[in-house]
Amino acid sequence: MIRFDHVSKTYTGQKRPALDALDLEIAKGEFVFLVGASGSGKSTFLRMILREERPSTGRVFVAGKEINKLSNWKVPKLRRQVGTVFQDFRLLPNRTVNENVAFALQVIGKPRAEIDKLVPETLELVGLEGKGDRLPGELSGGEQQRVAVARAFVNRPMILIADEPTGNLDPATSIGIMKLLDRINRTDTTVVMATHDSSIVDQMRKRVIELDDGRVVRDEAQGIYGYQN
Ligand SMILES: Nc1ncnc2c1ncn2[C@@H]1O[C@H](COP(=O)(O)OP(=O)(O)OP(=O)(O)O)[C@@H](O)[C@H]1O
Repeated sequence: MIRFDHVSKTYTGQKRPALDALDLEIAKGEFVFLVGASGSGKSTFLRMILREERPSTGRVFVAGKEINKLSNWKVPKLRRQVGTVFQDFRLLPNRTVNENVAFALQVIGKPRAEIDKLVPETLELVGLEGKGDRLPGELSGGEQQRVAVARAFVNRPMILIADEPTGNLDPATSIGIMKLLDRINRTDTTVVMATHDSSIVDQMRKRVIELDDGRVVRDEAQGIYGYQN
């Protein structure tokens, strides 16, 4: 589903590469934790899957396509297939929960009838039934993150990328979000999550890829966090 073929990335003005000859393959339906020190390249890796960054050298494949060869007009279609969740939720503060989730479908031109069916269905999946009319500010942090997950998943993407999704949440709330991501993963959605949350990684026992200075230094099935902050 995702393949990095000797990918290096050096940002303009930087001496050291953010990714250094990275070779990595993630199969359809896998759940992968990306761990490593701050600055080890995790976010750069995730941004490359969305073609928000391009490799300096090497090739990135997503769903069988070499995405750096995609013409610009095809990039939105790629991004529709990759849902994203971030530490800071990134909801529209003046829109209700329903509107935040519906918006993801409106921008891709889904018909109203389909939106009216998918939004409540997805809110129920994330445990927010009955809260569709609230504004994000009227929800707890954990609930806001559930809205963000609903928005990322409402379109049933092939891949879900999560960059520190539990970074702003307490441990109990974090576990709820992880159960949700696990449930989404079981629908055969590939999940790639960058995190510093050692207890979550240790509890879930999924594949763990550790980056250090843009290189893979560990790749374990059912791994643990291992990296010492
Ligand atoms: N837009 C940018 N311009 C220049 N350098 C950048 C840019 N983005 C990241 N970098 C550099 O690339 C390296 C990798 O950064 P990246 O954000 O991918 O790391 P990370 O593992 O996600 O870190 P964190 O855990 O703090 O989020 C760092 O040295 C960083 O300073």
